[in-house]
Amino acid sequence: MTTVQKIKEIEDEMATQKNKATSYHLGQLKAKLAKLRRELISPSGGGGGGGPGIGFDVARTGVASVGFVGFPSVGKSTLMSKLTGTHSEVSEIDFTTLTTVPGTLKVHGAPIQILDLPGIIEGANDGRGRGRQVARTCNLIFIVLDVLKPLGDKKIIESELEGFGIRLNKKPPAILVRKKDKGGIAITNTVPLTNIDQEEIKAVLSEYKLSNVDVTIRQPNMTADDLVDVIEGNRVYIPALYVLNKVVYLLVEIICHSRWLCMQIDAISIEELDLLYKIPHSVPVSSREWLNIDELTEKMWEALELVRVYTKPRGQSPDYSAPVVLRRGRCSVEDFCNAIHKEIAKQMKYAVVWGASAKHSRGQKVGLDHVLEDEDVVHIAKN
Ligand SMILES: Nc1nc2c(ncn2[C@@H]2O[C@H](COP(=O)(O)OP(=O)(O)OP(=O)(O)O)[C@@H](O)[C@H]2O)c(=O)[nH]1
Ligand SMILES: [K+]
Ligand SMILES: [Mg+2]
Repeated sequence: MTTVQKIKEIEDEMATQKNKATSYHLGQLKAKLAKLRRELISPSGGGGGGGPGIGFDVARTGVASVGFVGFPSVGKSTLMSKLTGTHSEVSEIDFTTLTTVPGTLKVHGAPIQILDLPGIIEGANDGRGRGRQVARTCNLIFIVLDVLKPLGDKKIIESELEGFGIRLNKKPPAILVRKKDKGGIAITNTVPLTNIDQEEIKAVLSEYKLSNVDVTIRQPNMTADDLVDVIEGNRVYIPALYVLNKVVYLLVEIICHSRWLCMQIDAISIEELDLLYKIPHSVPVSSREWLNIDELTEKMWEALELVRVYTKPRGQSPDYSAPVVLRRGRCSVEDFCNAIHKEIAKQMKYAVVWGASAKHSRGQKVGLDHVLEDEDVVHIAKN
C-alpha cells in the first residue's frame, strides 16, 4: 500500500470514528497521519528524495518570492506573464504549465520573484508534489481561484498545501516540547485547554515514543494538530492571498448577457458568490481585463512585510533609486550592513538614521541592534 493510500485509510477512519473514538485513539491517529505525510514531504530512500527536481526549482532572485498555485486554467500564467513581462504559455488546455516559470516584478523599487508553479493539485502528473516543494520555499503564496469554478477548489488546494506541511496565514504554535533523560511527562499550560485533553496529549506523545518530556502550552485553543506540528518540526508558515480571478468576466457577463449570467450564477450559485467575497485575504481581479491589479500588488507588498532602507553617503543625498530591502523581523542596522557587505558591520563606529524608526527628524545616532522601519535613511560612520 502506498503512503497516499495509507493516508487515505486513516483519514477515512477518522471521519467515521469522529464521535466514537476516545480522545486517546484520535490523538494516535493524528500522529500516525503526520508521520505518513512526512513521507510525502521528504520521501526517504531513493527515487525522489532531496530537492523538487529538474524544471521545478529555479535559481532564486529578488528579495522575496511569490508562488502561484491553483487548479489548471484558473489564469496563473496569464497573471504572471502580464505582471512580470516574462512569457508563460497561456491556453485553455489544462496543465499547460508543466515546469516552474520564474519572472520578476518590481514593487516599490524592490525586485520580487514570481513563480508560476505547476502541478500541485490532485491528478497532477507529478506524484511527488515537486510543485508543492517549491511552494514551501516561497515567502508568499497566491492561491489563484477561478470564480466560475466551485469553491470546493479552495478547500482542495488548502488541504494539498497543508498536507505538505505548509501552514497558511498562521503563526507557529506557542507550545514547547522539551525532551529530557528521565522524569516522565510533565504538562504545564499557562492557558486553559479547550480543544485538547491530557489523554490526547499523552496519545500523541506515545505515538512519537516521547516518554520523558516537558510540554509547556502557552497557546489558547491548542489542538492535537498544533502539538503534532511542533513535534514534527518541518512546518513552514507562509502568508497566502486568494486571487479571485475572472471575476470581472462574471460582471462583464452580467452587463452583456444577463440570460447567460443566470446560467453561470447557477454554476456557482448566489450563495457561493456571496461566500467568495467574504474570503479573508482575498483580492478579486481580472488578469485578462487587467483590472484591480494595483490592489493585488499592494496586498502583496503588505503580506511580504518588506522594509526598504536607503543608504546616505556622507555629505550626499540618499540614494532612493536602489533601496536595500530587508524583511520585518530581520531589519536591524546589522542586517542592513550585512545586506550590503559582510565586513561593514565590523567597520561601523555608529550609524545615523532618519525616518520612522528615528526618535527625532534631524537624525538619530544608533548602534547595530537598532531596528529599522520602511523607508528609513541610514548613514554608516566607519572606524
Ligand atoms: N475571462 C477570463 N479568462 C481568463 C482570465 N485569465 C485567464 N483567462 C483564460 O483562462 C485560460 C487559462 O489561462 P492560463 O493562464 O493558461 O491558466 P493557468 O492557470 O496558467 O493554466 P495551467 O498552466 O494549465 O495550470 C486561458 O484561455 C486564458 O485566456 C480572466 O481574467 N478572465
Ligand atoms: K491552461
Ligand atoms: Mg499556466
